[in-house]
Amino acid sequence: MVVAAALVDGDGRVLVQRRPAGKPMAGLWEFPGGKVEAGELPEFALARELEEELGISLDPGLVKPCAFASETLGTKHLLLLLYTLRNWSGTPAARHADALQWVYPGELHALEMPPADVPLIAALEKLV
Ligand SMILES: Nc1nc2c([nH]c(=O)n2[C@@H]2O[C@H](COP(=O)(O)OP(=O)(O)OP(=O)(O)O)[C@@H](O)[C@H]2O)c(=O)[nH]1
Repeated sequence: MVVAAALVDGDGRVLVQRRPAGKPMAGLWEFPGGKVEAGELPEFALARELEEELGISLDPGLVKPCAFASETLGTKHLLLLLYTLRNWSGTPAARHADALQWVYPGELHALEMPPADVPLIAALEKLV
């Protein structure tokens, strides 16, 4: 199970990051996040991942469920839970990704993203 967040800024743009060389799906744009560890609540896993990947802090109670994807990837099955987040502390910085960008949800269609993310774009367009 993977949790990810669309950080939403005051203009209604969302943050995406580019997976670095050496990782599976390198070069694709994704929402910051990562795997939920055993015994961890999803919202707390998301707060941990966003601190590690972007250097921001957040209240896990303030993330809002947005959409999910369920997708088989080779021998594994991915359950991807996407949340939105509008309040956090700190300025996001790319600590794991090789680039960050803020885009309007409609602009996500033009980016190369992992297959599980593509159906989530429409949900974001409605919510943001
Ligand atoms: N964070 C994130 N992962 C995604 C997205 N879409 C998607 O298919 N994934 C997949 O979900 C998995 C997340 O793994 P990850 O490698 O980013 O997570 P992690 O930081 O916990 O892993 P690691 O410590 O093993 O490197 C990968 O297989 C990744 O390709 C997305 O939008 N955001």
